[in-house]
Amino acid sequence: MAKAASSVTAARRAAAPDQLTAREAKAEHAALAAEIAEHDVRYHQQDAPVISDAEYDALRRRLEALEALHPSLAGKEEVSVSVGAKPSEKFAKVRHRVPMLSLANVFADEEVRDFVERVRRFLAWPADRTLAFTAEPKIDGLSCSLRYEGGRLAVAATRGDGEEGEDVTANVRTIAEIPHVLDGAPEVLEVRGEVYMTKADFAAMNARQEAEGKPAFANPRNAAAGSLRQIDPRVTAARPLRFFAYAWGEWSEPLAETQSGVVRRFAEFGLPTNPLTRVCDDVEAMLAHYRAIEAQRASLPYDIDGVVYKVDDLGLQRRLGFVSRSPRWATAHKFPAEKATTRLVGIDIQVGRTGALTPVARLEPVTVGGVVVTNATLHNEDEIARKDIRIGDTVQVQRAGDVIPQVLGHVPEKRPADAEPYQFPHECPVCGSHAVREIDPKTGKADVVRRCTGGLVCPAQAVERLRHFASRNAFDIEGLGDRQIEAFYADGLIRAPQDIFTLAARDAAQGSPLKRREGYGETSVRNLFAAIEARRSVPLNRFLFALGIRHVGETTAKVLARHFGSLEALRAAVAEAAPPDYGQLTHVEGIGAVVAESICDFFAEPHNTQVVDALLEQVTLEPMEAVASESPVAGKTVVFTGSLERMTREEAKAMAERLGAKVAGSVSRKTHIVVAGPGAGSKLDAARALGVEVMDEDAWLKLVGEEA
Ligand SMILES: NC(=O)c1ccc[n+]([C@@H]2O[C@H](COP(=O)([O-])OP(=O)(O)OC[C@H]3O[C@@H](n4cnc5c(N)ncnc54)[C@H](O)[C@@H]3O)[C@@H](O)[C@H]2O)c1
Ligand SMILES: [Zn+2]
Repeated sequence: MAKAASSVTAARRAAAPDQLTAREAKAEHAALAAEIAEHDVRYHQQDAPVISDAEYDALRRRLEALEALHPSLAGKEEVSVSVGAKPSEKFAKVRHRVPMLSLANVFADEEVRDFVERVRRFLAWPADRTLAFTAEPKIDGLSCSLRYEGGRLAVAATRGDGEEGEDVTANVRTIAEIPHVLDGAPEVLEVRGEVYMTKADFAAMNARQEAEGKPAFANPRNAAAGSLRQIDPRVTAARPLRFFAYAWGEWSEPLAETQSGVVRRFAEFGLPTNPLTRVCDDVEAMLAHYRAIEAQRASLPYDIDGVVYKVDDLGLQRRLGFVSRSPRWATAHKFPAEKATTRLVGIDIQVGRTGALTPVARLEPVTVGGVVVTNATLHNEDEIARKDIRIGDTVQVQRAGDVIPQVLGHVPEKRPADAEPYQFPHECPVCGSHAVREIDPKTGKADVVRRCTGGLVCPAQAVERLRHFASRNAFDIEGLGDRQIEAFYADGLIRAPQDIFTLAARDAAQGSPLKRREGYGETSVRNLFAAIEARRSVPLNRFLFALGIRHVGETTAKVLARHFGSLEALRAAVAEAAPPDYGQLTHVEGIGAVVAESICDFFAEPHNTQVVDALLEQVTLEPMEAVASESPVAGKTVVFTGSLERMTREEAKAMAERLGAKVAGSVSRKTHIVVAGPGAGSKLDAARALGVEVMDEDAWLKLVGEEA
């Protein structure tokens, strides 16, 4: 098992920024800047981030905190002032005449109040005067600038590093939602907004990618970015991209005097604009709208990662201006992250009441969507293998609504050198019994679930199994219901089925404490003991059913009891059974490879055979229960001879047995019926000589009521 790798990064960031010496701060600042630059390239250029946005934002905040404490560091590294990443060499470059900026971001309501306060202070805005802000969803796509000249789409560019972007004009022309002509637009108009993909289109596209054996995209944002940034516009054309207009660059004349007014003009031009945009008169209205949008987030057809607030008045926006990479008049109020990365410190195997082994990830605590997560599901054995998740890995965790957090995958770059592939246990961690995966004989595929075979002794399954054991169609012990079993199990009085039969003796040996138990009395205890005594003798079929062998229900238990007649005979058949045909076991009518395999698994587990043997010391097995008396052949001995045409010999035998008849190989005085087909020879003669009733196959089927 892989050892826990110490997290250098976490240790380094453990110290508060103000605890660092100037030298330490400088070193960390440089290291942070390099790390951020790397993530910028992965995210913006390669559309393949390796950490969550929340983690990225944390790195940025740390960098900003260091710069605030040590002003000499500000502007030292490119990342503190630049936006995004340099345009890729694959594309022609477009220089933005008005830079495309980023947005400052905040998470807490308090920070939103601070932002509004800062803006008001900057403008020396009177306390009693309304200052309007727009509030709108922050679309999780990539920003794009559309330059219209003379009302025609001339150039489209990505943001790039904010100064220079990539020329994606041909690609943008394939986006149906983007008009090629704007009627009545000024001579020059740069419309800016977000290119995105809906969740549904993303899912459908990923399904197609997978069907074609191509890599899937991690999320709609990456899919949109990857689709827009294609060398071949025909590829872009095949991708379902959309657009929301919310900002602008250069324009030859202003469209309006307010943010909201410009967006209205965009809509009039036929540009898609977001319907959730509101003008808010104070911070309470902004926060209320934030919450309203957050509440709709899951049901919106596209991904959003927050709400953007902007000063509505364009004259005030101009006065406020910019700080390095973002406008002073706007901020993004981000939703708590729903995905995060953390370290997988271990994998716990939980055993369910039916014996299913479920892997659970134990995580270094991480906040996901505002909730601290320490456990997440890993689904099953195959999923762990498919994602190659190893203990010690840094993993991506996702929490969606109320569902259990799940591990999405690992970060290859962060794998400790000594991490080894995870070996899913083949033994039950609770009881040590074998845990197996059933093979579906039709498909040859293993069941996704591995199950503990120690049903009778496995504490994880015990209560469920004991209930089954005592239930009506099994041992049928009156007075030993679900509640009693749970209580006796909890007190250690009944842990395994055989304990039921020693309960009275143990109670007596200890001076009969049971009748003084809460809810019990002399009479109920006496009745319980009597009910248990009455079951010291039990029909084989009930016994087999009570064992709770997987796939062995009441009917199968009867079939087995009838066919084998005794537990010894069944165990002998099991001892000789081997895949793929499981010998004699599958010769029994109604028993296929799946049932045969689980019977074999059951008896192969020593824990189970111990229980069976212990039980046999307590109870006596009776033959199969009497069959339905209405069967006309019940108790009769039948001989089949000649060739049968409507069924195989095996089938005929099983059918007769199922109806309570005994099938013999030769005719004697004890024979009641001889069923003779064509070619019947000496047996038919013998039957005639002895005066035994003889009938053909059709008559037999009619007699047993199987006639079609
Ligand atoms: N995971 C990573 O490795 C990684 C790396 C780099 C950046 N990022 C993420 O990318 C983002 C930072 O990049 P950023 O500088 O583009 O900042 P940003 O995405 O936080 O904010 C600016 C962007 O928001 C977009 N936007 C969407 N809706 C908008 C609206 N209604 N009004 C205005 N703008 C809107 C615009 O494209 C704009 O460029 C963060 O979310 C960060 O976590 C992640
Ligand atoms: Zn077990």
